[in-house]
Amino acid sequence: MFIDRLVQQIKEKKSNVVVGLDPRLELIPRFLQERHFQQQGKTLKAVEEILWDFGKEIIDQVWEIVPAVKPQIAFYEQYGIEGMSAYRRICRYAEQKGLSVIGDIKRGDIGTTSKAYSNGHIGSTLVEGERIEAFAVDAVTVNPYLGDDCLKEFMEDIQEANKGMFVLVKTSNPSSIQLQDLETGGKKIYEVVAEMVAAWSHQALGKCGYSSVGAVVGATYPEQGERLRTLMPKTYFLVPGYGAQGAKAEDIVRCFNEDGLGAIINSSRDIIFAYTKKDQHWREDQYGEAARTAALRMRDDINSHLLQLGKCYW
Ligand SMILES: O=C(O)c1cc(=O)[nH]c(=O)n1[C@@H]1O[C@H](COP(=O)(O)O)[C@@H](O)[C@H]1O
Repeated sequence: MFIDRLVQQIKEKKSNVVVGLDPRLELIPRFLQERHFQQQGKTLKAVEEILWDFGKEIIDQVWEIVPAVKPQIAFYEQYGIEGMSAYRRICRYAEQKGLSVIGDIKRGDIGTTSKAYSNGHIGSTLVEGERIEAFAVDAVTVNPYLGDDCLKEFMEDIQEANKGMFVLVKTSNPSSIQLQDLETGGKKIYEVVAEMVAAWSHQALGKCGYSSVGAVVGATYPEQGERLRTLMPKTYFLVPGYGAQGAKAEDIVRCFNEDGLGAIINSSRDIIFAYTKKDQHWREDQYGEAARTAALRMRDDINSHLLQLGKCYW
């Protein structure tokens, strides 16, 4: 199952870090941009090659030290078909390197439409009697706002194709309180969603004891993270917000269980664009090395905080 593969990678690499692949053209080293713009003009095809070169180098630098990557589809989709082609190439390359690939697509719709999302992103699509994989990453992020029938459509591919999903429960952004923290029947909305996710989680339990149905829990709300940990004990958390959004290791350790497992922590900008940090004096052509160093620092930071709490798995 997806979750067993992920937990095995976490244990082997002794790392709970997910590298978020969120490329921003303006932050990609100039020499790399110029190489492709000179060859192919100011075209989306040139952008595809820039996104590919950049992402491949990041993956080459981090695949041995992290269990997973999380490409955020919007950063590719904004460049149209060529951007989506770069997304697919990056996802496939990461998979070849043995990484778990979490497609951050944040989809969710009425049942039939959700099924199409699931087919395209974690399952396969029927073409003239044959099933063809379009993106087929290991797991995706799902928006639960439309309710149970939306999640149900992803379950088939989770159970039959051994894939996974992370359902948005409490997001890291400042406005997440606006709707997610509203009270209904004595509970916050995010608690209601957590109960729904916990129920689905029980239908996709792996040998490791955790489920291939996970939850997105923002690192920027540590108290809520702790509460959610108790509401969804078997659910793996995907925790964004460390680094650029201000959350620290002491915040995210609350999302882990006593066994030292239960959460993977994402950082995007702070890792892939670490070379731009003024105090670190990297050259532009060292952007990959800078990303590796940042991912190692993050791994060690999290592990030492877990160790202090006696929560470190290894
Ligand atoms: O689903 C997500 O990954 C996600 C959920 C959430 O609540 N907050 C959040 O920041 N994210 C994503 O996590 C990444 C965070 O990026 P950085 O802030 O650069 O580390 C982005 O790709 C966001 O889209």
